[in-house]
Amino acid sequence: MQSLKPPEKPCNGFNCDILESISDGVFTVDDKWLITSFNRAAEQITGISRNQAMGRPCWEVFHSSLCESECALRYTMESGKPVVGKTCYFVDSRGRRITVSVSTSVLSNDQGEITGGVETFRDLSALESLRLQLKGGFDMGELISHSPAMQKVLELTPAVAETSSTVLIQGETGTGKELVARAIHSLHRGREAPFVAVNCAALPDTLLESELFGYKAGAFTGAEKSKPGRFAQARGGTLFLDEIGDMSLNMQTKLLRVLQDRSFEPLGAVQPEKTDARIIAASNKDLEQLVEMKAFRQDLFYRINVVRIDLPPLRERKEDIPFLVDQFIERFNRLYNREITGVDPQVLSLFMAHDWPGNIRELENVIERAFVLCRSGEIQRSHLPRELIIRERRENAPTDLHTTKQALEAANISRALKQTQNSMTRAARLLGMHRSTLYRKMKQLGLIKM
Ligand SMILES: Nc1ncnc2c1ncn2[C@@H]1O[C@H](COP(=O)(O)OP(=O)(O)OP(=O)(O)O)[C@@H](O)[C@H]1O
Repeated sequence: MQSLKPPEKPCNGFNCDILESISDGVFTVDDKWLITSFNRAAEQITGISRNQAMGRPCWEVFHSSLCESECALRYTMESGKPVVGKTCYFVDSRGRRITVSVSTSVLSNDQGEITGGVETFRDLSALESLRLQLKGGFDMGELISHSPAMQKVLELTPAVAETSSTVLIQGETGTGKELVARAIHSLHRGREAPFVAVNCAALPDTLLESELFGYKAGAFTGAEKSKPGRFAQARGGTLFLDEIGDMSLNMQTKLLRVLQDRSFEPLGAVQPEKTDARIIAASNKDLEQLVEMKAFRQDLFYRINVVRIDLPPLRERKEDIPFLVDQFIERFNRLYNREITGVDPQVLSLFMAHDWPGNIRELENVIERAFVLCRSGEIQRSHLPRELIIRERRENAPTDLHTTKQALEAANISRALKQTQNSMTRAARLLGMHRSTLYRKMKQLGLIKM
């Protein structure tokens, strides 16, 4: 069987230690565009492991804005001229858009023949986020919302990020708890340190304990080498404890001790180890109710409920649906290299009538599935899962006409603003209304804060 262990070095034949130590992403391709080396920074920036990247054509790995039209590396390999500091973006392993500055040059053999190319890329996201903060806004990554309830969350997040307080995020499944946790981490001064997520519901007690605290060699049969736990991995950064409401009372007691002492003991260790990781806990169950039912320790609840963020379910912020739909279509267009233009108005009204028990994740999945069936133009009803249409017929929600009309208006306005790079005057002209009418409508629809 083939070993899945990543290669120790990113390359052969030139100084790999240098390549590994620089903070810019670097990869090389051969004359057939196949990736022949991929350094550690490239792995970190793209979220793609060296193993996944090596031997694959670079455009498959990067999904870059330049790949199709004006690939910098192609230009360099064809002309022999380097490119320096060209800004573009690519899509990382989670489908997020990462802005980078790209430089390229050729690789040649002793005879001066071009044998491939090298591309270095610098992650500009932190810079972009700083620029946004200077402009008085804040970079919340993929997090978007126009509903008043979510606006409060979005406004609170940068303030929370400045502190190191423990945070509790509550909300139904798929409402974006992990996304908010990542946003807090990315705005925190410790953002260079890791964000480590653990799903407390996924593991039985003994495994969860060794996962969180790690173990020393010889701690139990089969523990040949020591393994650091998630607390150790998250040092200086953030430990995201997802589904904390599902943790057993026994594990809750152990976690409480760590939060009180800021130290933990790996299995088989003689000395406790210190931790300075910020804890963000999330739960889709109401922890206060669990406390009342004696299924969650009250003292632990007080420890983690220092700052509390409640994420509303999607059915309570349906005004966000058109924007989320636009965002997902944009993302999947980039990811799958397609040009889907939007959703049919009937589809949007169906979305507005649906209750979305799986929240934003469910909406995202529905759009991604539609991409399989819809090759171009707008997503139609026939591209939606049967269950959604059947449920709509069953519920036949007649009450939602008003909400649907509002959503359609909001979607049109958002599209016009996008087309005009947020110029209210030009968007109003495009929509055939006066600028002041557009402004009033945007206020009514909650697109502008009162
Ligand atoms: N406001 C938002 N804007 C855009 N995408 C979002 C938003 N909120 C959530 N998503 C997307 O929805 C999906 C689910 O989000 P996330 O995993 O953060 O939810 P969760 O509440 O942590 O879910 P679970 O409780 O099941 O772990 C993700 O793919 C995320 O990118």
